[in-house]
Amino acid sequence: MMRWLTAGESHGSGLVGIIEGLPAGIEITTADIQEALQRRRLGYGRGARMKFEKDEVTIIGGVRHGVTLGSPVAIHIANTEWPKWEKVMNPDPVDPEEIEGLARNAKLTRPRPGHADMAGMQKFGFDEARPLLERASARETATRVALGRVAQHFLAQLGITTVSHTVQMGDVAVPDGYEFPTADDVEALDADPLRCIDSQVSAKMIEVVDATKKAGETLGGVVEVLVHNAPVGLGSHIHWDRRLDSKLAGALMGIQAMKGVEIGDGFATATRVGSAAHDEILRTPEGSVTRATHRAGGIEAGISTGEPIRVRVAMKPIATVPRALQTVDVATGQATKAHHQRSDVTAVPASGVVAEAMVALVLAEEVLEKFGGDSVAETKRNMDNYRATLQRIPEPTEEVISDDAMGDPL
Ligand SMILES: Cc1cc2nc3c(=O)[nH]c(=O)nc-3n(C[C@H](O)[C@H](O)[C@H](O)COP(=O)(O)O)c2cc1C
Ligand SMILES: C=C(O[C@@H]1CC(C(=O)O)=C[C@@H](OP(=O)(O)O)[C@H]1O)C(=O)O
Repeated sequence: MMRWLTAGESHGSGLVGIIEGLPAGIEITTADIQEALQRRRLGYGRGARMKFEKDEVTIIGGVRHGVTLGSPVAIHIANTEWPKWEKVMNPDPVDPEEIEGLARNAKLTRPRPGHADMAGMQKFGFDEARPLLERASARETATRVALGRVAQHFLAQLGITTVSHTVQMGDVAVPDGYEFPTADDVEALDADPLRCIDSQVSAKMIEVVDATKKAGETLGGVVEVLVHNAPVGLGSHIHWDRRLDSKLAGALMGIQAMKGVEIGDGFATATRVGSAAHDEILRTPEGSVTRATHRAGGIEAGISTGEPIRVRVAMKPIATVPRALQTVDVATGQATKAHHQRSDVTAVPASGVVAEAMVALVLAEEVLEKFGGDSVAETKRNMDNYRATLQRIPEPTEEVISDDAMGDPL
């Protein structure tokens, strides 16, 4: 069993992630994780904080000389903004006089629609939003990306790769029919401000982000994650909570601001007739199975089919809208505008990197569930052996089989 946890507040001293149950032998360094975090900070439309704050990574345990030991991997990411927040967010009691009058200590009593402020205050019994937004903040996704990078390296050592890209920003979308990006496209995608495979669409997306910012508005969009070379047989139909699609949907919906998940063609398949919705099965000359199309997103009955796994997740617009929304001041009861200091206009490109990490974490867990292994070499041996012994489709026979043979039993 593989499991992982994160802790830490947005303006706390730092974030911590622990992943347990990964095998020994995964190649990973501090620089690798730093690089993964850098990818998450990029993307057109992010706010001021991304420019001045740095992610300072320390691997606390589980790795020696660039290789995992099989023990829990613990990663600390320091918030370099901490000195500014040290008093306001101190875990220990502070002298109230020390923080009195500090703007960042002001009580946030004007909850933002769309963030954790209102429901959180009511649920946890706080009289202002600070204690809620600190943990609801997507700053926490830095930890997921750090842990996800370890999972990605594990998968990559098994030949399984993940890639993400932006397919929609507001109402600007990449037209259907594009070639699925692969690991070879990651560098080019990361170099694009929108993480979009189509430079013309990317330019249009930039225009829409600029116009949105000018209007004091915020924007959502859709990102897609692809997994290449995953073996057939991850996940299972036998129970709802073993289905790969269910696990991926849960993991993606677990990212802040995500409001919808599609597996493969998702909602579009609901508008099609059956013959235009499924992926017809073909025999390759080598006797393995392939598909005529990729509509199902590489998953049938909760089981990976061996085709590329493709999932999408839709992000709502950022809740901290500069042209602030209507709310009530919970201290005075008066109708007012929600609090706003700074925020991202959109974080869709960064969310692709987070979604990729979540998918990698789910896939790593599924690989270990199926193939086990205390070392990467053992997992690989088990997986290679399974792949080699997968049922072959025999050479087509000359025998004529009537269609009736496929019908219902009499
Ligand atoms: C990468 C990323 C960056 C985000 N940046 C902001 C932001 O700057 N301001 C904001 O109000 N919400 C931002 N959000 C969204 C909030 O974290 C999210 O709306 C909030 O946690 C409420 O959760 P919910 O949207 O899932 O209901 C961001 C989300 C992600 C994934
Ligand atoms: C700090 C990060 O994202 C933050 C996520 C976030 C939110 O409400 O989710 C709000 C913003 O923080 P602040 O309110 O301090 O400006 C973002 O900058 C990050 O991704 O590292």
